[in-house]
Amino acid sequence: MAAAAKAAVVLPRPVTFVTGNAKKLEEVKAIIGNSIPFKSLKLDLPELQGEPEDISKEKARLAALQVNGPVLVEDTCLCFNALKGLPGPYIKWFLEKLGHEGLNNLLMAYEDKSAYALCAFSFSRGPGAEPLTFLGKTPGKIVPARGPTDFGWDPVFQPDGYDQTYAEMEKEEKNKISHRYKSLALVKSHFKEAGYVFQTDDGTI
Ligand SMILES: O=c1nc[nH]c2c1ncn2[C@H]1C[C@H](O)[C@@H](COP(=O)(O)OP(=O)(O)OP(=O)(O)O)O1
Ligand SMILES: [Mg+2]
Repeated sequence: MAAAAKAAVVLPRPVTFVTGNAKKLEEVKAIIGNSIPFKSLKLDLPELQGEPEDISKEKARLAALQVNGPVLVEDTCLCFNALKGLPGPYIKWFLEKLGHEGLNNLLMAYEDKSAYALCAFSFSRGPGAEPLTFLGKTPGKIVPARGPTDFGWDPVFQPDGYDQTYAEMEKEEKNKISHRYKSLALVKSHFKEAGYVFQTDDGTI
């Protein structure tokens, strides 16, 4: 007997990806392609302190209130194993204050230069809905900066199995192995599984 078809979950608005970071948006567009139709909103949301998953969920709660509809957000961490996962979610401020060289210097006293990039996407169906979180992790090591400096800490992160830093890699190559790619793969399967249908702003599906 054929399994009963899963009912579609109709959401009254399109999904909006909320971020203040244009480079993230570029990658998300390239990775999602047309598998999930989405809009974007440039907004730098305030961020809670704490565990990556909780920071991401709280961002989704705030974003859903702002947008008054379904939202996707993500929080990205760069975690140094010698420092027990720090800077982690605070990488933005560490990078801003210390630069690429300073990030390397943080590990000067340690032999272990291993690190991992972690992306936590959260999806909320709308204001008041409990967000779902999807984690993607790519292991690597911290190296002296190499490659273009147009996206964050890309020049100092060399993923395991590669001779190039994220910054030196072709975009398509990074987008095949990145923390963001892995997290979005889980988002995509969740959307497929849940059978969400998003109404457009004019009410059509
Ligand atoms: O793939 C990446 N490769 C290199 N650097 C990256 C990447 N992804 C995020 N980054 C940087 C941006 C920010 O300095 C920090 C994450 O902080 P995070 O709060 O998630 O990003 P954000 O504040 O720039 O944008 P948003 O408005 O989405 O929170 O790491
Ligand atoms: Mg942020």
